[in-house]
Amino acid sequence: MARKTENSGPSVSAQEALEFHAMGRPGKLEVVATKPMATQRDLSLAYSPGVAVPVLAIAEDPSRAFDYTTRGNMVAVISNGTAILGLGNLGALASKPVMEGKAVLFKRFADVDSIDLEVDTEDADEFINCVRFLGPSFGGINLEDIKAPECFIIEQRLRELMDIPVFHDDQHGTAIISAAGLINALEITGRDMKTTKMVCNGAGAAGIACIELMKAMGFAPENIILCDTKGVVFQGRTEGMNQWKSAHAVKTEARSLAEALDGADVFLGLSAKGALTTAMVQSMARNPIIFAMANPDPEITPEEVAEIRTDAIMATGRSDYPNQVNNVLGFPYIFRGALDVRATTINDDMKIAAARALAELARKDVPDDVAAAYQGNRPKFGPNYIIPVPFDPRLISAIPLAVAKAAMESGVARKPILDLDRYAQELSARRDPIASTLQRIYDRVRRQPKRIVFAEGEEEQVMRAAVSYVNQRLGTAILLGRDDVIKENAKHAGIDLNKQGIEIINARLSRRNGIYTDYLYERMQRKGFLFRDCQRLINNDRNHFAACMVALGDADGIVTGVTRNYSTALDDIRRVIDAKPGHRVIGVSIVLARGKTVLVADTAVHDMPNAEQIADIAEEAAGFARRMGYEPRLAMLAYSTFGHPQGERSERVQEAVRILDKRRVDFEYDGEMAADVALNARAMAQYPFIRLTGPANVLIMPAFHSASISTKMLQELGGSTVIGPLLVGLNKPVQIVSLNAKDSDIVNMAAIAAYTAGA
Ligand SMILES: NC(=O)C1=CN([C@@H]2O[C@H](COP(=O)(O)OP(=O)(O)OC[C@H]3O[C@@H](n4cnc5c(N)ncnc54)[C@H](OP(=O)(O)O)[C@@H]3O)[C@@H](O)[C@H]2O)C=CC1
Ligand SMILES: CC(=O)C(=O)O
Ligand SMILES: [Mg+2]
Repeated sequence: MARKTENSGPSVSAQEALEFHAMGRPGKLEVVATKPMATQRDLSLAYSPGVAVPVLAIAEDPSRAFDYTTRGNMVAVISNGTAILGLGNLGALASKPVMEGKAVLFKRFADVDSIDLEVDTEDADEFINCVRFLGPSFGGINLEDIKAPECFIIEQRLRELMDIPVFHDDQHGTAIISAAGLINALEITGRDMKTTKMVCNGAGAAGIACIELMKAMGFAPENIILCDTKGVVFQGRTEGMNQWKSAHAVKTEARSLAEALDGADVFLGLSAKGALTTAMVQSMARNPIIFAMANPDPEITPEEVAEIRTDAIMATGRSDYPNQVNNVLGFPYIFRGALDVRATTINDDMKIAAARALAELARKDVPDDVAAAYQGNRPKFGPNYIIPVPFDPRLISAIPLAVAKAAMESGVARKPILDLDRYAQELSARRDPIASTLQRIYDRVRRQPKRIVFAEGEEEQVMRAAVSYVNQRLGTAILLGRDDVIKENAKHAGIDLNKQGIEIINARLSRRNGIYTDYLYERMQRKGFLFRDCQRLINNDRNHFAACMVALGDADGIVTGVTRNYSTALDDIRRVIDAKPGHRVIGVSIVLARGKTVLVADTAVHDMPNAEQIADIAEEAAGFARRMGYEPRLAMLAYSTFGHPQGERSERVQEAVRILDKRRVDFEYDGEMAADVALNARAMAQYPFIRLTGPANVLIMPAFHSASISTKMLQELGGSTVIGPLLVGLNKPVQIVSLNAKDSDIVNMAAIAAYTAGA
């Protein structure tokens, strides 16, 4: 039975949530130019006089706006804040964090550009008048968190007035996802849609839209009973009615939710916390289907249901139980498909296609790379897995494809897609692989939590990282430092360290101090170290102490580097921990740039590697890429490409390629080549003999300086995110962050250390 498990999603504190939103640039969005704006010529093209040319072209043929502006990939998330999540009417401004959140989810999950617009009026006509004129700016309008019944009027009217998709997420997103879950729950319990008896509690935006879609899919109208705060919506009822409720009023003797549920097959909860009682659940039919979707607290908890019945299929709107029915599974992908065919609307056919595609996905066997996206074990279609999770990487190719096809077949696609196989491939390429990679890392660590030593435990950002590590249920965080200093610093910074899972260890007072000193002395006595030197290092140097903890099994991994430069920290660690037998220690940086992810090596250890060492670095980096879930395609980089121009530095790389040839390694590699040839398919096409099957995803640098300079420039100038360098090849998991790293960087590195600590 579905229970909240230790695999449940991360819980966050109020303080963390505020800090997350405040850190760096406040909020969650920024605008990035897609064209260079550097020279006079750029300005002349982007702005006056050049800009006049596309203006005239669009004036002559409006469809050219899709060629020359952002319109075709831009969705507005628009709210007036009258029904923010389950928090109620808190106004337009207060809704902004949610709307920014939806906008970034569009980008994250489906590469749809999106901006939030908060419209400060509760008057439906004013709202409509504001939005109706925004059509030229956007490819679609996602209405969000607008209360019923105004939301029905607003959406209906805007759909009539605008020639782009207008979609109220809380209505249709919710309906599509719950329909998908329901299709599967019916299948598992052997029910037929036409005869299934359903009760929907909640007759607002979500409830009404859900039952409308269910009826469009084949549920018999007379088998669906709608309830609200006044009980059953029956024919003839006058109290608390409106035309949308009346449309679903049925002839029935039942007057209360309890009466309606007697013998019912399905409960759809889109109402409020606690609306469903165990007595009502008890009265339902065999194998009842219970979707308690109120947020943040469901109508009944899975634990409460489990107390009284073992035959129920249970879903909630939350991420911390199995079967999460949440509209994030829908809106990014539905708009992706609609935009890609320039649909004029999102119609019922498209919604049903999305629901069916989602339902089908949950029935398919989960391949290895997908299994990693799931918390807990590989999910198998059944009562606890009726719907995919938001991080399922298959969603991006399955759902938009189904939506685009349905749009074409129902005649609302202005730009049909001719080659659907190719479209499916393009969709997969839109997914942000590193976000999935980090998610996979976090998910696995949550299943196998680890003890990580945070060596610089007195630093504020390290303490924050430790708290976050524990809060995210990644394991135990050990802060090294003086107890009183840590507590004082934490108090000063307002950090609560009184949590299960946070330990403070003072090296000098530790009972293991003598054992670690002996261990270090054993290793260093023939390298010019006296016993007292080792004693001093263990007492005073947290890297040495932390490394001994890990070397002797008292912790699983280390994260350090906030207060000391990289090479010093690495030297400290290397006195205690060796390379894995047969491996070479290298640094790999993960660079995320505009939807592409590339690994770069060696960004930390070898200053000027010889050919043999470059070949070793390539092997080490390829192995790491595989462990991270990528099939490696290595480019051995130089300033030259296949012999031109000639030079000593390039010869070393050519030699490294020959060494890899001799070693008969089992991954794709080629070189020497320049970075543009490695990354740009068109530049690569000039070398038809090249052995890479596509642009490289692992770049092997000829030397440390080029590796370091290029990754840092990418980070500072190119707007790329660079994670690392990650230390690869050590016998124990150690990660060194950069000086003054932020708490979020430290947590990522701690998670990576925990991940590489293995099963
Ligand atoms: N899981 C998901 O993805 C989503 C979940 N939801 C959840 O659905 C719920 C409703 O949202 P939404 O439709 O936008 O809100 P609305 O304000 O539009 O509608 C709320 C409806 O719920 C009814 N209601 C409230 N409390 C009770 C109760 N105790 N018993 C019976 N009926 C009740 C109201 O009745 P009356 O008409 O009599 O006032 C109204 O019909 C919220 O909890 C929300 O979190 C919403 C969208 C997505
Ligand atoms: C999920 C969502 O959109 C809501 O709760 O309003
Ligand atoms: Mg919403």
